[in-house]
Amino acid sequence: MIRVIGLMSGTSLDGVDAAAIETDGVAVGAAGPVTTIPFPPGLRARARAILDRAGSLAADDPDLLAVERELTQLHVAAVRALDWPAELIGFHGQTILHRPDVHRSWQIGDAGLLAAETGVPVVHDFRSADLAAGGEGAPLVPVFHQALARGLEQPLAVLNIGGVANVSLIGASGELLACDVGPGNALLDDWAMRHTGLPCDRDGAMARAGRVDERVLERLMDDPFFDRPAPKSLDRLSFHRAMDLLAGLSPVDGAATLAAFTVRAVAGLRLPFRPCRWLVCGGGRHNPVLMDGLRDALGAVVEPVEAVGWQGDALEAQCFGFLAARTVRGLPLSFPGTTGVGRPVSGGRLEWRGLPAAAMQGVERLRRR
Ligand SMILES: Nc1ncnc2c1ncn2[C@@H]1O[C@H](COP(=O)(O)OP(=O)(O)OP(=O)(O)O)[C@@H](O)[C@H]1O
Ligand SMILES: CC(=O)N[C@H]1[C@@H]2OC[C@@H](O2)[C@@H](O)[C@@H]1O[C@H](C)C(=O)O
Repeated sequence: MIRVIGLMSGTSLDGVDAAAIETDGVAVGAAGPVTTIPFPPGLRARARAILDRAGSLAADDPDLLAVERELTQLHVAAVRALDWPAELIGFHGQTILHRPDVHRSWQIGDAGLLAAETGVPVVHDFRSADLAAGGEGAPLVPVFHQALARGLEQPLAVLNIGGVANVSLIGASGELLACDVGPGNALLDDWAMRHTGLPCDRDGAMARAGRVDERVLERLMDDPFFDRPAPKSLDRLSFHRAMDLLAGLSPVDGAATLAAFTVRAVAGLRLPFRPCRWLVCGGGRHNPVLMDGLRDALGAVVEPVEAVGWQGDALEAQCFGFLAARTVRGLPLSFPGTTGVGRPVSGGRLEWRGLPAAAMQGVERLRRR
């Protein structure tokens, strides 16, 4: 095993998560420290503006390059804050565009700068190889969920409720199926920001005070994404136009309806087998309206991943540490059942230009395995 730091800044644009783990890309060893460096409000707004116009942005757009540099420095700060002797870094970057229909997924972040500033080799660009091979480019986390779930009773579902929600289904005979599910917290966050100026509906307070508008909910669910078979993936802005359907609802009823939308998208999944339990990670597990709604709608055991000793806020960051180790070993990151790619494919690129040979010792050890 080697010591890897994983870095993830998700679609919620709330901060950079950093997590240390020991792994060889197959087994998951001891977890090290974790931290989150919140986006300064100015950066969050500028990153959001970039995301909103990513479809028409040139790669050398000055605003884009400035945001990319600032974001990378935030990742450097996150690595330094862990104060942990990493031998490898897995750097997801910030997704600003995800268009699998045109084989494109764009993560910004300067891996060369991160490697130079930290003195540690960096794996980045995790999604391109899958997209080039015909996959959705997401989700990539299922193989990590499966590695973590070794020894737990299966079949099992691991549901991530981040900005976007995604699920991994781990079968009792080693099957691994996955897809993006629906809106997660992103729409709720936008609604809360619009009506309260706060970044989220903390603890579901608004949603709990409101009533679900069934008519609007039905129209929200009337999106072709839900009829598509898995594997499939989403962009943060995928359901953005759906927000128009909420015009006329009070702030609390809108929040209740959006929370119900997230739940209904999960409950509407057509699953090939019934999981014995649902383990939930991502920020949405802190929202009791979502968790209670899932329990009611699924009629199943729904628990935060802490129930089995996992760290729900660090899981995606740990995942990109794990995937970085797989990249070094040339092991697959994605599979036909997870991204729809035709065959298992590896991915990620290693950046270590300018680093001394000694910095590559951990990577070389892993390669020899
Ligand atoms: N106490 C809470 N009450 C309600 N919502 C919460 C709470 N804590 C976190 N959240 C929600 O979780 C979100 C952050 O989740 P998370 O960090 O998993 O997202 P992400 O990693 O950016 O997303 P993704 O997995 O899509 O990349 C916040 O934007 C907020 O909506
Ligand atoms: C393109 C992109 O960044 N997608 C994210 C996003 O956030 C959740 C969901 O949408 C998932 O598809 C993915 O992240 C996780 C880590 C994944 O690839 O598994």
